[in-house]
Amino acid sequence: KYTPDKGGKMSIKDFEIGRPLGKGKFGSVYLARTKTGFFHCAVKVSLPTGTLSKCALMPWLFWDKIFESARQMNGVQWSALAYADNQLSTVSIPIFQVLFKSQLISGSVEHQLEREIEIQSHLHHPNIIRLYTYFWDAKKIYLVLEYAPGGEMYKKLTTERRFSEPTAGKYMYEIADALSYCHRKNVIHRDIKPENLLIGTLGELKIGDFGWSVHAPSNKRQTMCGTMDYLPPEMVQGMAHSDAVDLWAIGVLCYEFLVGNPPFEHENQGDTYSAIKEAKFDYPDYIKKGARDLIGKLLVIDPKKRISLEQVKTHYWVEMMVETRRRAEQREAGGTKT
Ligand SMILES: CC(=O)NC[C@@H]1CCN(c2c(Cl)cnc3[nH]c(-c4cn(C)nc4C)nc23)C1
Repeated sequence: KYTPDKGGKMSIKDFEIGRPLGKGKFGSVYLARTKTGFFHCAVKVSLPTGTLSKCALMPWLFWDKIFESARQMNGVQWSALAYADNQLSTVSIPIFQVLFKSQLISGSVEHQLEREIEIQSHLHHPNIIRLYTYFWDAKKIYLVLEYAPGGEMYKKLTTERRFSEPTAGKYMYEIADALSYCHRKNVIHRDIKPENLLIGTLGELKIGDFGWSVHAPSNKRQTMCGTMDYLPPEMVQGMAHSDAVDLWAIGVLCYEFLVGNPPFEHENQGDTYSAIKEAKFDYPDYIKKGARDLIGKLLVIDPKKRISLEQVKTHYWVEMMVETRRRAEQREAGGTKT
């Protein structure tokens, strides 16, 4: 827990609330910025390629420490912004998820929130949105989260209809890396879908919402709200499930990234249900061999027969697409970046 030098508890009064960014699992999410010097979060990194990088929320660090760590990062120019309010606004900084305690009184949501805070606050990975801290007042609970300037993945997918193979392949590498980090900490996410993913400063995927994660193994029957599309056979049949549910989900995610809609989507839930149970789906003609091979090894009914996250990261199609993306980004950076 964080105690500012004035010895009080951090509170909403330490922040200025900016525009609403959307709805989180339990409440609304706002862009925010600190009012005073408590949070040294106004460090803007302008990388040689001129891309803005995210601002890290560094609680009560002193400027020289920030500069010191900056200087150690070779090849990166750091332009630390002074604290004058007028400058803070140019820096993307932490945001909140505001929760009303009244909404939490019903036990289950409260436990879910406690679990989310407990889990997400201990996960430190570049493809997972950081939960920096939280505090509460008489009526509300506030989560201070990392801000992802790239916005929400489902909006990008809706706008672009579907992603290119290099984009989808790179996202698959990133989410497999993030989930293998979670699984090593015995956390299964259980709700991987575009709506729960965000995009960081450098276009990287970030898992945004741990409202449904649990410590494995779990046979908690959760009242499902929202789409069934991402649920694996073992969950739709209410069986005990393991971290392999996240493997199935990234198979569905890869398909949706490349096609624009999930593989088991049907008019009525009954058809979706049986298609999932039988892992019955087909590919549009334009989906190539490499992608079919990866998806086919994840959308497997028997959870034990799905390939592992490490095998996803080293899959020949993923490796090929990550390399293609890297070369394209290098060409872009090399040329005159507009
Ligand atoms: C994945 C998830 O939890 N989504 C629901 C919440 C809505 C905004 N949330 C954000 C969270 Cl939790 C973190 N960073 C964000 N950045 C944005 C955003 C940026 N632009 C340009 N547009 C938006 C929107 N939103 C967030 C999370």
